[in-house]
Order: sequence, then C-alpha cells, then structure tokens
Amino acid sequence: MKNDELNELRKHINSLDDELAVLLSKRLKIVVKIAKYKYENKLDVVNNSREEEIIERINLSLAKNDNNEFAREVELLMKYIMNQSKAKQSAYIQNLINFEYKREGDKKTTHGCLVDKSITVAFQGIKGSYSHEALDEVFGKNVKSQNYKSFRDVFVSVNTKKSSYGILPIENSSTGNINEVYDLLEEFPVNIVGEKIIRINHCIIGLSNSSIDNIEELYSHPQAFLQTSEYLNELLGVKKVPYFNTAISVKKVKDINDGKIAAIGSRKSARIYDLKILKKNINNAKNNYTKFIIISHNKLMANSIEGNGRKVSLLFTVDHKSGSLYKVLESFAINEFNLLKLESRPIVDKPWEYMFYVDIEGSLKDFKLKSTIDNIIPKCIDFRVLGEYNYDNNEKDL
Ligand SMILES: O=C(O)C(=O)C[C@]1(C(=O)O)C=C[C@@H](O)C=C1
Repeated sequence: MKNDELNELRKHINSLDDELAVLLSKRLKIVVKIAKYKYENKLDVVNNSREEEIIERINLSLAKNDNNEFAREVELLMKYIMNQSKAKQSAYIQNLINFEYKREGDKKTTHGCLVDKSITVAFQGIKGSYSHEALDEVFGKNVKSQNYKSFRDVFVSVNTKKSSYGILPIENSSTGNINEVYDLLEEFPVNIVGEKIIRINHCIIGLSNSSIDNIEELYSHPQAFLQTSEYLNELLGVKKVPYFNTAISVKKVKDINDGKIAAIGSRKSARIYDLKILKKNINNAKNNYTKFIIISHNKLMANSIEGNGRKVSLLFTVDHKSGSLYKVLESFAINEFNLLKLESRPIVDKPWEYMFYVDIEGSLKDFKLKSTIDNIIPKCIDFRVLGEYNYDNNEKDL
C-alpha cells in the first residue's frame, strides 16, 4: 500500500470518528436524562433486559443489511458503550445523592451501645493474647469478655447470640491469611462489623531469675515461631514447643516455674502473668501487624466500631469456566472501585474449584457501588455481602 493510500484511509477513519464522537456524545446526553428519571423513580441503573434488547436489535439490523462481518466486534463495542453509560449514570446519581445529604446536614449514624456491661465479646485464647489485646482496644474494659478454645467456638457463640460480638485474627502482615477464619466466615451466617489492626511485638518471656542464655525450651503458637524465625535460628539448641497460643504459652511458663523454659508472647502477657521480658521485639519484620475482624449477628453493630474509611466484604462463587471471574472484577474496574483484597479458598467436595473473598473500598449507601453489586450478582452462582464496616489502617504506626 502506498503512503497516499494509507493517508486516504486514515482520513476516512478521522471523518467516521468525528461522526462517532458526535453520536456518542448525543447518546450520553440521553443516558444522563434517563439517569435523572431513574433517580426520581427509584429505578436501578442497570437494566439487563434493555441491554439484551439493544444487542439483539443491532444484530438484527446488521443481518438485515447483510453487514454482519463484524457483528461480534460491534456487539463487544456496544457492551463497552453501555458500561460507560452505566458508570456515567451512577456518577450522576451519586452527585444528586451527595447534594441531598449536604442539604439535610451531616447525617450521623446512631451509635450502638458499644461499651455496656450487658455486652459480651467472644475471643479465642486467654487474657494477654493478641486477640484479647485487640478486644481491649476496640471495646475497652467496660464489656464482658468470654474466652473460647477455638475460633469455631467464637463463631458458634456469636451465631447462637450468646455473645454480641466476636473478635478473630484474619491476617498477619508477614505470614498472611488465617485460612480457618476465612472458612468459618463461609460456614456461619454472621456479619463482619469492624476490624482492628494490632502491632505485634513478640518478646521472649521467662521467669524473673532467668536469662536468654539459660533457655532450653521455648513455648509458643506456630505462627509466632514463623514470625520470629530469623532470631530463633540464632538460638542454637533451643527446642521449640508448639502450643495453643502465645498467652497460654506464657501462662504455661509461669505454671512450670522452671528457669530453662520460656515463651514467645506480647509485653502485655508478660505483665499479666508477672514474668520478665528476656528479649524484646524479635519479629523478622520490623512492622508486624495482625488484622482482626469483629463479627456480630446484627449488621447495625457495624455503626458502632470506629475506623478510617468504609469497606465492603464480599464472598462469591462463579461458574468454573473461562472469563467468569474476570467479568465480576471487570464491573469493579469499569466503575473505578478500589479492590483492597482478593482471596480464593478451595470449595470443599469440589476439588480445584474456589470461592472468592473480595474487599472493596466504599459503602453500599453509595448508589454506584450498590448498582455495581446488583450487576454482579447475576454473574455469580452464590453471592453474599459479609459486611460493610469501617476499616482500620496502621498508617499512624509507620
Ligand atoms: O435504557 C436505559 O435504561 C438506560 O439507562 C440506557 C442504557 C444504555 O446505555 O443504552 C444504560 C444502562 C442500562 O443498563 C440499559 C441501557
């Protein structure tokens, strides 16, 4: 092809693009008018049957004119155009909502009775554990706390309404997820109502007459051994004894009362059991944090727990075929939602199939997020909102 010919073709494309740009702008102008109507009549932004009708109509029209060589491409472009329409409509409606909120004045959520002696909060472990530390930070001293042996027992206590809240570790910044808690979230119909991040400073804790050089046995939770492995590698000849959790390990040292035995735990647990810190801050990572979730059987409890911003946690499964996860994530991308986390967990009894946990920054009061989710639900086999709550961040600590 000669250069002249190429220039000619490009000129033609330019003039078609000019027409398209004008037509697309005209189309969007109508889309905004429809958004106003939808807002006033409380209709959803997404109208799947109308979208199907549009695609079918265009395919028919192309076929009628014997022009379906590019039917597939045109269909994809139409879908993209409609996605942009929906994003525009959501943004437009969100603006109207924000404007109304401003006019009504700052609407404050009614706080639940977070510090009340009648409230019981369930946690795993014993006093002095990191879960108990997180509980103290969120609820203070004015609630009843109830300890349980296992994470499952905490879920059962909340699900049977024995406890109003439960607090559980879900992720550590250096060793990753606590998978058991993810799986229990799927099993029990409870809500996530808040989160708390706790800085983990592991210490070696022993009797007051002991020293780090005398230690022969070290008790702790396997996670704590993992998080301090670099320091422990230097403690040659010290036997590691995996135990229920860090605080129970510290209590064990107190009970055994032998200067050769120590535990890895928090400063707070050393204080509670009146023991000595033989070596402090032995984490591999300087910034070592654990994120705890707070669960409840009551969604409204989510208004009582403070945080730095709003987030929504979702759990879903999709068809086991090409593109099905992509289609869900695409909706978040098109509508410019920030994915804070994406996790997969195996589905029991379906080898190599997974369910997905997603955390999205935003609130379901945001029309755009609500309609994005409404749009996603039909693309999933199962779909559950695990909770909407204030998220914590550890920026203040860094
Ligand atoms: O017809 C509507 O309800 C529209 O809002 C327009 C439109 C489109 O772009 O054509 C946009 C979103 C709907 O899901 C369906 C169609």
